[in-house]
Amino acid sequence: MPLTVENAKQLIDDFMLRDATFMLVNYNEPQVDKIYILDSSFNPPQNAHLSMCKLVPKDAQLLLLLSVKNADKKAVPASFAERLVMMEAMALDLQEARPIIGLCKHALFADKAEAIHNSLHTASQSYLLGFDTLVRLLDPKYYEPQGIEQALGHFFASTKVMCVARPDVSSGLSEQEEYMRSIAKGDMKGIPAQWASRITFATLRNGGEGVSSTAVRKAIKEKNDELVKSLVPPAVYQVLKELRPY
Ligand SMILES: Nc1ncnc2c1ncn2[C@@H]1O[C@H](COP(=O)(O)OP(=O)(O)OP(=O)(O)O)[C@@H](O)[C@H]1O
Ligand SMILES: NC(=O)c1ccc[n+]([C@@H]2O[C@H](COP(=O)(O)O)[C@@H](O)[C@H]2O)c1
Repeated sequence: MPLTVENAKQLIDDFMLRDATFMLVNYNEPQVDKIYILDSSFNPPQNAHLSMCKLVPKDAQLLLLLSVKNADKKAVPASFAERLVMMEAMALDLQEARPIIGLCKHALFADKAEAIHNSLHTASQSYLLGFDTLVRLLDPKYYEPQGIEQALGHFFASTKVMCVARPDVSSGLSEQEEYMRSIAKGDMKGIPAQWASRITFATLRNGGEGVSSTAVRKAIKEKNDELVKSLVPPAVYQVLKELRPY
């Protein structure tokens, strides 16, 4: 049965009261021990998120992870309950990847990976990250005073990253490819070159390039309905029409 905003809110309220930092919210058990995780604020889910999920290999299961605590951003509309309903709508287009949906209270990927491992005991986790987020994963500022090598050593020993190009005004595709090469050459201070073997670099093949949730929120604010429709999966568009969360 699809989630309603009311039961999604109940699930989130229960999760917030619990000590657990990760929880699955839907009824499917994880079916395979290889999961690909798209962690996001889903504010709202948009076409690049959908395309990233379509990169998940056939033998893996997809976990859509709603981050209720962000490393950089404050919570702004929509409510987490509305976002869960929109995530479930996006998952309708991803049935091949047998999607499961979860909530996480950790802001940093290393902590998310540990909490998921402790809960699901999956043998292999891979994170789908846009290029901007890979840069932030590897930004030493998040790991003071411990230092990045120590803070992410276990993460890169046990977890993989599929990085998706996200060319923008400040960095084009060739610069992003160069960044990947510089990790492999050991040219990035504090980043062990062997971490490169845990990171693959991909481009979006199913549309969504250049789309952001910010652009969707802006189009909604400007009442540019045709633009909104072109930026989000059809089932998410329906939920946006029904719930009007922005
Ligand atoms: N157009 C895109 N190309 C590649 N990666 C993307 C794209 N949009 C989002 N991502 C990646 O998806 C993940 C979740 O993204 P996030 O929820 O921050 O979306 P966003 O569109 O950047 O959100 P917002 O605009 O609200 O900041 C991040 O790893 C982000 O880098
Ligand atoms: N160093 C890190 O692990 C790190 C840095 C920045 C963002 N994040 C996480 O990445 C996810 C996506 O972040 P944004 O919504 O800010 O793009 C969030 O869960 C956020 O907390 C992790």
